[in-house]
Amino acid sequence: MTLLAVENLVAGYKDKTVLRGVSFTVNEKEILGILGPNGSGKSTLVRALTGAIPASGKITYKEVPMYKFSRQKLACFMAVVSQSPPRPAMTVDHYLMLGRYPYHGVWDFGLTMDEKKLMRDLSKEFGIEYLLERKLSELSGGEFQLVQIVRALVQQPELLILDEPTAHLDIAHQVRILDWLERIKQQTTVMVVFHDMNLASLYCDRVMMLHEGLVEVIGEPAAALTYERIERVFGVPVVVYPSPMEQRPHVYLVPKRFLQRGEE
Ligand SMILES: Nc1ncnc2c1ncn2[C@@H]1O[C@H](COP(=O)(O)OP(=O)(O)OP(=O)(O)O)[C@@H](O)[C@H]1O
Repeated sequence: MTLLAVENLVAGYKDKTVLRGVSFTVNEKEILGILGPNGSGKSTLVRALTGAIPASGKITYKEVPMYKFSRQKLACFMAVVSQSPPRPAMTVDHYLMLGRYPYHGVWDFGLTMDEKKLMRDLSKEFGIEYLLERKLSELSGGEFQLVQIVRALVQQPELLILDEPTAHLDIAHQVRILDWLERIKQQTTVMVVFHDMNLASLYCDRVMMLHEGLVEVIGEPAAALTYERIERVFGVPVVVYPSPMEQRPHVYLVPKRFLQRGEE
């Protein structure tokens, strides 16, 4: 079933249109990877979907136009981990508590026992318990990234949108996060921006590649991640082989020294 449907989305900034008519759907219980070169519009898409920048076109959630949801209602079903968000002057545990804010009124912000347990369990699962009393300003890039992901999961959204969630993480944390996303996708549909096509290939049910503000392709990794398409969109030579893991495509870069004269 379609959870989110986007039709002819046009969005950008004051004097620059970035997304030039983007249409796609996100299906329930899938991990949809968003790929594309620098500047192709991936973060702009995340911003447009969350209402952070104005956009034209049609976005519906379970067939209801997005504009009909208040920000608080929206936050009950959608959580976002954006790239380099501000770090408010607060401790990690208070920041995590904000994840429950949409479920409480401004005047009622005591967490229930279940909510406290959820926070504790997720902090333990992602190995950030030792950070709970630290200030956000004192965390490393990777630690802050983990904290943001845990805060989004504390929100218990139906749709989780992550903009390069693994960018600052070592491989152990990358795998831990992505395995977790795979585990929760029955309850939480995931849309995630990747730079690493191989991670996207390994973990995504479908990938969507953006190119110059348009959808180049959307489909299963094996169909979407062909060497011809990657070479055309990214402008670099690559070799794509099925990996031993479920034959998913694995993209190898080809350093210049391997190219024959005339192929450069
Ligand atoms: N706040 C802004 N004001 C003006 N232009 C912007 C702003 N943010 C991004 N852009 C421009 O919009 C275009 C798309 O940027 P966007 O951040 O969406 O790309 P991206 O695909 O996420 O890139 P990257 O892979 O580098 O993160 C770029 O040309 C960028 O310079």
